Amino acid sequence: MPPVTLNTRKIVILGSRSVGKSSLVKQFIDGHFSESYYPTIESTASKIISYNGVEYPCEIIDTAGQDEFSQLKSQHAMGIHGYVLVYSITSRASFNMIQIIYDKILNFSGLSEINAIIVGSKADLHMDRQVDSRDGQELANSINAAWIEASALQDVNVARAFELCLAEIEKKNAPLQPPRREGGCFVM
Ligand SMILES: Nc1nc2c(ncn2[C@@H]2O[C@H](COP(=O)(O)OP(=O)(O)OP(=O)(O)O)[C@@H](O)[C@H]2O)c(=O)[nH]1
Repeated sequence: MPPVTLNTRKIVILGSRSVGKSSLVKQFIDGHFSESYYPTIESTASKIISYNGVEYPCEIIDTAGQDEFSQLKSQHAMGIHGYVLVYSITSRASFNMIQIIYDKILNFSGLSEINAIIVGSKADLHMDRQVDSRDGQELANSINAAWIEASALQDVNVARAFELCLAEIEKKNAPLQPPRREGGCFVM
């Protein structure tokens, strides 16, 4: 049987400046971490991610840091399958930006909900923590998103964050149970 070709899943990573978005992508794609900070303009990487035993080609779009005044680009709001929304556990301001970014995506796309995971990054810096895990979890529940804390430095939960994002996409994409058949007709 010929292999099934799956459409590429587009994942965008958004968050405030310097929260560690590029570091998460770099660790996930190259298995590498750098202490240096180079502000991102935009870059795209590709990687196969598995969900339920199926391998999905994914395009991961790393973006420039957002603030409350930056405008969301249309290509980050339209035709996107899933979002990785990143704050740093050491920055309350970056956590507050998640709701702002989420609202911007809904406003721009016209959707009422998106497939997303909220990631509390720099989890190794627990001495400088400004955001409780409970707050992260509650925010995620309120927008029906997944949530995880991760460290690009220690490579903790980095792959898991992207896998959970794909899981959010595929869970919501999953076809409903096939319609029940009754007397030669399908009940829809
Ligand atoms: N301790 C620690 N530092 C991290 C971690 N992730 C990133 N950093 C550091 O945080 C700084 C910013 O990381 P970036 O990955 O460039 O952040 P960014 O969100 O892509 O930044 P912008 O491109 O400005 O949006 C760098 O100095 C990284 O080394 C982490 O998990 N732990």
